[in-house]
Amino acid sequence: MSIGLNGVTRRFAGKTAVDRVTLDIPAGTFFVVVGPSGCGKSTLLRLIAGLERPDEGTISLNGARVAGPHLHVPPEDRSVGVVFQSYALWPHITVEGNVAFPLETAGMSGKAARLAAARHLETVALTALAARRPADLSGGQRQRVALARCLAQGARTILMDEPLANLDPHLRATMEEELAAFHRNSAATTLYITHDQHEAMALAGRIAVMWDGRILQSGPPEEVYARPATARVAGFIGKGALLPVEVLSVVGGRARIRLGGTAASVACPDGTSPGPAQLLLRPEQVVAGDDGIPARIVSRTFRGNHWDAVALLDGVAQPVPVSLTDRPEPGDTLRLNIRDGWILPEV
Ligand SMILES: Nc1ncnc2c1ncn2[C@@H]1O[C@H](COP(=O)(O)OP(=O)(O)OP(=O)(O)O)[C@@H](O)[C@H]1O
Repeated sequence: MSIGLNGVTRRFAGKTAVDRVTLDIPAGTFFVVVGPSGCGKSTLLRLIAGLERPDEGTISLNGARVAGPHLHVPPEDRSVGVVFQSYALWPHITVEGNVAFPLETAGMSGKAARLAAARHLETVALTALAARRPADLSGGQRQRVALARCLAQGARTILMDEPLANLDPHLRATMEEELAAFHRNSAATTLYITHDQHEAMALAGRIAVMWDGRILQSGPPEEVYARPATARVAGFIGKGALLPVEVLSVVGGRARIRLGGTAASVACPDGTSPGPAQLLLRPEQVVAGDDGIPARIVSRTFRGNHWDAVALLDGVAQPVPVSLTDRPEPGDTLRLNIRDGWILPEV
């Protein structure tokens, strides 16, 4: 089921929580909205679920309008399932009962509801635990029961509000894989909100960066990472340094730039012209070599298969993050080459 938002705004007592948001989420997409605490993510989700009404704008599900001026389709008529941080399971009935119960209350016979519940529990790989009670499950398993219940309720769209926030880091990584597999199996359109950029990149088919009620940029995660539209997006997604540079010339989507005492070739958006600009350098775009810009290591952290280091390049005031394979020591000098980079569209 596709989700369409057009100019959606929601205000609370003078605070604009969601500010003219327009989004087009095709059916079957795993769409992640990422942004800092308080930027309006939960409100956006609640608007789509029907738990809030927009002050302005319209919301459509599968092309049919569900919210707009003088229109509010109630949550239970939207075929939208919501998975919150807290799982909202019934503690006194079994896993199977939790999934079957909504079907029975919707009029299905007990036997048919149990059969359907078994099918959905298989989708989330919980068949073996069907007879347990929620209290005897891990956080991740409870999360999966909540997902199975969404499926049982016929949700073709699933909204998830920071569902992994309460889990320990190891379980989070496992759950990320499971959520991806679940999405492949169910093909339900999924809107997932998180403040965690790593989680967002790991899960998203498409990603939207939200800030202060607005969507700053949306697109495939690779694109948002490699070609951020603004300094704010560049700073929120991934690591990197933003450096003032001089664009010397532009040919075929590449800019020749001067940084410190050397020149380099980097990617740039259409419309880039010679003059002052801002360069985004990701750690993997700066590599150690026999030649290149003289640099000095300021600090480093071991990451298992590489070192995250911070280096000062000759003639460049700002420190630059670098990814190194050999152990660097603070104070070491080396030479660094700029392999690539991205000129920001705005100055
Ligand atoms: N019912 C409400 N009444 C008043 N203000 C609200 C209400 N709901 C949200 N807000 C405000 O709207 C803004 C956005 O809140 P929202 O919960 O959507 O953000 P969020 O990005 O989901 O944050 P978090 O990640 O911390 O949950 C915040 O400033 C919040 O205080």
